[in-house]
Amino acid sequence: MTGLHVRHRRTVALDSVDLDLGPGVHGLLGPNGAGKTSLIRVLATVAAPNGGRVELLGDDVADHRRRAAVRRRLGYLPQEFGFYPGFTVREFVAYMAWLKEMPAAGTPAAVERAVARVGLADRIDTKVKTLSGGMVRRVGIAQAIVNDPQVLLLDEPTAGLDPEQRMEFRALLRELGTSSTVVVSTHLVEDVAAACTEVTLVESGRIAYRGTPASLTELGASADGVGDHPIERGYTAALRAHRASAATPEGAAR
Ligand SMILES: Nc1ncnc2c1ncn2[C@@H]1O[C@H](COP(=O)(O)OP(=O)(O)OP(=O)(O)O)[C@@H](O)[C@H]1O
Repeated sequence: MTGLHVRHRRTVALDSVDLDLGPGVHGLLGPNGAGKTSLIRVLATVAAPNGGRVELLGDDVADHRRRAAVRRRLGYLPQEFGFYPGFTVREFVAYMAWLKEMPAAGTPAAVERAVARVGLADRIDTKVKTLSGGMVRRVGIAQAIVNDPQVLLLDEPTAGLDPEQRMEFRALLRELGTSSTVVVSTHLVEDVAAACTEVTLVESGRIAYRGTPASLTELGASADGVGDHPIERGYTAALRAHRASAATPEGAAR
């Protein structure tokens, strides 16, 4: 994406963002209100930017025919998602597969595979409304991966997952990142250290830092960040450096 600009009424959520994301697992970090959800929603083609250009899988998503083709190859887990209360896990994931225009013949097997990958095979015929919050989140991940997407966008996927599930989910992310471009927004810096190949830190609608989890950890060791873990210290150090540079006249003009 180039020159991406997103506004919500008078609030600037993203300000001239340029970002190029290739295969791998990209962790999107940043404080509350930084612009992470706004960025993911534009990438998921559920929100149109106010300015700039977004190309996904080689297609400009401003063109509605291209957008429809791209959507079949996308997986998206929104921060909050709705479901019909009477649906079982199988029915819900199959319904999402149908919305993504997956070939009907392959859908039942794809649904079972996606549900198994999130560890819910034994709950596949349970009604979604009777599941715990963490399990509903896993159903959300299952619907996002049911079409084996080439671009997978996950907005806070680990919120509500128990520690064991989070570890299993990290393994799933690493596996998915070998063949797809995965973008994960999270507040859990440890998830980024464990599962991501790259980190993008967003602050006040701008990119504050890009690098690998290892480079962010190194920054934490050499700079004056606060935090219990080296990567958390890197996160706070990168944020502070960005805020200090934005406070200079040259930084404010960028
Ligand atoms: N629908 C909306 N109407 C008005 N302002 C909005 C709306 N959605 C987002 N914003 C504002 O846009 C900015 C970016 O919000 P966004 O949700 O993208 O941040 P975020 O990084 O995902 O935050 P969080 O970590 O809290 O989920 C914030 O200032 C937010 O208040």
